[in-house]
Amino acid sequence: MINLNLYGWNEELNQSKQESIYKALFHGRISIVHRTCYEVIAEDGTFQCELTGNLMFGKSNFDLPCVGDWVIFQQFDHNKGIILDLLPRHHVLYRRKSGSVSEKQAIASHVDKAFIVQSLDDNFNLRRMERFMVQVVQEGIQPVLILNKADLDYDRAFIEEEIRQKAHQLPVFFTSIHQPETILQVRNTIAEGETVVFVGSSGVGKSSLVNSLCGKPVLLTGEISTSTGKGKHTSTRREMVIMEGAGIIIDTPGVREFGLAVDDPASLTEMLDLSGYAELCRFKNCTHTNEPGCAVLEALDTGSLPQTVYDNYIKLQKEAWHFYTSEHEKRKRDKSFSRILEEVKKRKPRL
Ligand SMILES: Nc1nc2c(ncn2[C@@H]2O[C@H](COP(=O)(O)OP(=O)(O)OP(=O)(O)O)[C@@H](O)[C@H]2O)c(=O)[nH]1
Ligand SMILES: [Zn+2]
Repeated sequence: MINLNLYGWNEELNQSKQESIYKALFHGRISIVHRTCYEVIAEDGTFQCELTGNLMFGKSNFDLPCVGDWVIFQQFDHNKGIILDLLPRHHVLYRRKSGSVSEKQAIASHVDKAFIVQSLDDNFNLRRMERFMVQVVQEGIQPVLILNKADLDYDRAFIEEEIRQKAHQLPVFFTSIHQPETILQVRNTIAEGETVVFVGSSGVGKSSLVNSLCGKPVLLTGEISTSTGKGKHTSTRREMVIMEGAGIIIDTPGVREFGLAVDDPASLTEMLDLSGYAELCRFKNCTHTNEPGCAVLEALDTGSLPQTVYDNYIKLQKEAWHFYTSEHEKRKRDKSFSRILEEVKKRKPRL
C-alpha cells in the first residue's frame, strides 16, 4: 500500500475528487508520460494507463495530462487502467512548444518550487535564469536558483556580485554532487509532500542532482563525452521520483531554448527589476521603448540600469506579447469554429 500523502495528496485534492462523477474509482498521480501511455502511482501500486476518448479529443495539447497531474482511473487487469478524469490543476509549469509562437505545453503540474539549475562553468547566465523565473512566478511557483558544479574552478567573487541583485527575489544555493553537505542543504528546504521541479539547460546536472538528493541512482545521467567534455543529452522523458522523508521531484529534459508562455506580459517589469523605474514613467502604460518622460530609458542613459538587463527585458517582452496576442487570436478562432459546429449540430437532417 502506497501512502499518497507522501506524493502530495491532500484535503483540497480530495475535495475536488468528490466533485467528480468518477469519485468512486481510484486516484493517482502521473509519474511518467510516454506518448499516449501514462504511468500512474496509486495506493495499490503503479499502473500503466491510457486516456479515455473524452479527455483526448477536442482538447488543446496543453490540456492533456502531464507529469504531476492527479487523475481518476478505472483499473483493469492487475496493473492497467483507463484515465477517466483529470483533477483541476494548479501551479502548472508551461513552456512554449519549440518552433511555435502560441502553442503552450504543460510540463509539470501541482508544483510548489522550481529549481532553476545552472552550472558554474560557461552555462551561468542570469538572463537565461530570468526567462525561467518569469515563467514559474507566473504560475505561483516559487523559484530557487541552484548553481551546480561548485567543485569546478570558477570566479566566486564575480558570480556573487552578479547574483547580488537577484538574491532578494529568490534563494540561491551553490551545489556539487561531489560535496554531500551542499546537497543536504538543498534537501532540507524540501518538505514532505512538496513538489519540486528541476529546469535548466542540458548537461547542467539536473538528473545528477536528483540522484544525489535521493541518495541513490533513480535517473539516468549523461556520461561525459570525451570530445567536448560536456554531458550528453540523456533525458528523453520526464520523471517524478520521491525522496524518502522529503518531497517529490520532477526532472525535466534540458531544452536548448525555453520559450515563454505567459498570459500577463505586463508583469515582466516587476520580475526583471525594472518596476522601480517603471513606476516613475510619465505615462502609466509606458512601453519603455520611446516615450518622453520614460524613467526606464533615463536610467539606461545614466547607466544605473545595465544595457543587458534592459535588452533582455525587451526580448522577453516581445516574446510574451507575441505569445499572448496569437493565443488570443487562436482562442477567438476556436470559438467561432465551435459556434459553426453548434450551428451544424442544430440543423435538422433533411430527409
Ligand atoms: N564536476 C561536476 N560534474 C557534475 C556535477 N553534477 C553533474 N555533473 C556532470 O555533468 C554531466 C551532466 O549531468 P546530467 O545530470 O546528465 O545533466 P542534466 O542536466 O540532467 O542533462 P539533461 O538530462 O541533458 O537535461 C554528467 O557527466 C555529470 O556527471 C557536479 O556537481 N560537478
Ligand atoms: Zn517607461
